[in-house]
Amino acid sequence: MTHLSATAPILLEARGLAFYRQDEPVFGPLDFRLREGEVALVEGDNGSGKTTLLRILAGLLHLDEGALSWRGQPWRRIEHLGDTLFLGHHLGLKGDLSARENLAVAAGTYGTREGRDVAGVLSSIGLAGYEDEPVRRLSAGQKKRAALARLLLLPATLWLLDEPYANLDRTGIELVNRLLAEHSAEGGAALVTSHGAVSFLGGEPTRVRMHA
Ligand SMILES: Nc1ncnc2c1ncn2[C@@H]1O[C@H](COP(=O)(O)OP(=O)(O)OP(=O)(O)O)[C@@H](O)[C@H]1O
Repeated sequence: MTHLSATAPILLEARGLAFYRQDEPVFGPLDFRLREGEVALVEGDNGSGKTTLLRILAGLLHLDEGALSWRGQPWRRIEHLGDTLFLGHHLGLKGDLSARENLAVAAGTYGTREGRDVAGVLSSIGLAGYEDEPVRRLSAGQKKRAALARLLLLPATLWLLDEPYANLDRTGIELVNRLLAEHSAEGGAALVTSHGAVSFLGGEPTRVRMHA
């Protein structure tokens, strides 16, 4: 990442992370560091545990083994609810609510970035004219954009993006890349999975490999 410095402060550090299902290892032990401004690609075969890792970091699954620290302090999920933003295969949108209403609920829970508001974010994400449509009536790509709008609106530092390019057209892909670049420039960080070609950094991304 162009804005990343090797001396940028470490945001998240994982040591010896491991996860099991019915006593069978899913992944681990896994070690990585993520610095302010760093965007990392999480790599691994189908079923290697990429989504599981992001869900653990989002606080949706319990970590079986290992330690996580946030800015050098032990990570306690409850203290970091607003620091991370997870965008998964399920977009976390209520279908009967509009994009505007969905975003307003999220903003009510987590607050907003300075200078950002729901209307402005929806416009810049390409949903002008669709703000008040129930989300279930939006196309797959429009739904994805409605979910991505949370990245613009909410103040989270660490983005956990599971297949953020899926269902997006070329301009949507460029949009994700722009969001990542802006987030990085502001000192934010991201862990990203992608089955497609990734071109988000214009250079070699940091890689977190599920298997050594
Ligand atoms: N809800 C679940 N219940 C039981 N096993 C699960 C569940 N979700 C995932 N798994 C298993 O956990 C393992 C890791 O799954 P995960 O979705 O994290 O992999 P992934 O690397 O993201 O895969 P993909 O590249 O296919 O998206 C797989 O073996 C999968 O079958």
